[in-house]
Amino acid sequence: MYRKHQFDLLLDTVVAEEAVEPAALVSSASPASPTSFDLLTPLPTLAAARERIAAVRPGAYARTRNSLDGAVTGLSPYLTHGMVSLRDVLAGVCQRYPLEVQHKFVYELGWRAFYRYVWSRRGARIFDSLHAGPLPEAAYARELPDDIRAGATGVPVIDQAVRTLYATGNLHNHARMWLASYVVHLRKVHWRAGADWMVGHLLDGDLASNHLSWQWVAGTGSHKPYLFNAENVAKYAPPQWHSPGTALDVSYEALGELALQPDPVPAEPGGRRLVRCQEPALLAEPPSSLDVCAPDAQAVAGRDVWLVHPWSLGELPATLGPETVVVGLYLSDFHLLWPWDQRRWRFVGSRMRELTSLRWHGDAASVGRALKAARSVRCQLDPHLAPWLPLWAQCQNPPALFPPVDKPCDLFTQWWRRSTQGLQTAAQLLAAEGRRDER
Ligand SMILES: Cc1cc2nc3c(=O)[nH]c(=O)nc-3n(C[C@H](O)[C@H](O)[C@H](O)COP(=O)(O)OP(=O)(O)OC[C@H]3O[C@@H](n4cnc5c(N)ncnc54)[C@H](O)[C@@H]3O)c2cc1C
Repeated sequence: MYRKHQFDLLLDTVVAEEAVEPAALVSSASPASPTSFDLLTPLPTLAAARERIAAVRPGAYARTRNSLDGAVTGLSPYLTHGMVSLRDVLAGVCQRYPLEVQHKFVYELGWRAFYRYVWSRRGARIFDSLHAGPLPEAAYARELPDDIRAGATGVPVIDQAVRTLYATGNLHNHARMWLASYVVHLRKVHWRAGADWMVGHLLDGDLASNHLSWQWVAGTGSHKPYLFNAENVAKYAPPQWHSPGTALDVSYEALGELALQPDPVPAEPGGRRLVRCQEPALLAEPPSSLDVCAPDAQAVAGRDVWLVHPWSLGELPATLGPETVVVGLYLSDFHLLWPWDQRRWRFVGSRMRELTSLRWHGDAASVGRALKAARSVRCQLDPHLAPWLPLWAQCQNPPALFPPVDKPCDLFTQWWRRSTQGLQTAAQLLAAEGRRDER
């Protein structure tokens, strides 16, 4: 059951029917200590990431992770930006807890690796439905309705989720599932419209985990659509989220029928009276405070270069020579397609500054021209920049946790069986030979 915790401070403020800037909500809700495990304002430092690893309690995680106040780790922004790897996380946890490989915590880490596996196999096809869902594609609208965007549907669980997303850049997994399910199955909006909207607002926005999770909820990447009702919300969320008397206050049988009928549920009459919240702007360019310049051949001419990008913000390799120039890169070709909100630019920018002496923002052509002047260029690979990085740099794969699975697995359960075959403990997984990159 739900226990009162820091989210309540935020949510008590959110339900007040006043136009409030989301950012103000965060600061008023955040505890003073910068080292507390505040899911609302993760600090962009390796120390903060390590503190979170040290705070993981796998037993409590397994028991409570579905609850909005459950013992989840808050590690996803650090994992997404390569500040720590799945291997670092599990190794850190295993120092204190000898886990079975089938432990819920290891299993959940597996979901991230699985989605990366699907991305590596399917490439850009993950942005289209992997297979048919409950209704033909044409039954779903391509635009997210205005009342959902404004957190003013009149369905408390949805409005709280949207407002929390805007105010914090974070959303508990269960809340992401509720929001996605409502958008797709009740309002009949195509999963792709929802996924594209949500990913820009998340601090941990990851194209594989996000878009494939939306497909999982939609039923285009899983056996069946994910549905939930008001009773489920009452079990796992604080009172402000409870949604009695709304379209969700029905049986699972009725929800199953709703998912199969093409008409969207009508907007809640109460929604029209709600004050709409402001969606944070998404920016395709780094804010000027991040101190970037255009790619510059002179700065790297004849030098060895290590490129740092937003998905490789971990420690620099110990093997870099003292003469190596460390260049930060924001690639406009990517960000024009996938803009971020201010909070994410600040999070990434702060760590990028710590690692680099020089930061470029430019398009692929200008980056390529400038890097031609370098003696050598190396970097860590990440699928978000996979179309570009190998054109300029010798790319290294980040450390993987799960062993490679070469056979096609459409379902997580198949992939999980194959990647943990013959293993009993998480320590054996960490020691497994023949690893390859799972990203
Ligand atoms: C609609 C939707 C969109 C999502 N978008 C993203 C996204 O953009 N980026 C992202 O990292 N995750 C995404 N997820 C997965 C999941 O919600 C987040 O990874 C999780 O909420 C992050 O919080 P945490 O670090 O406290 O997770 P914990 O529960 O503490 O889990 C630890 C780590 O395991 C991994 N993990 C756990 N559950 C999942 C899961 N269901 N799928 C994938 N990995 C998982 C994550 O790397 C997470 O950081 C999405 C899920 C849904 C339903």
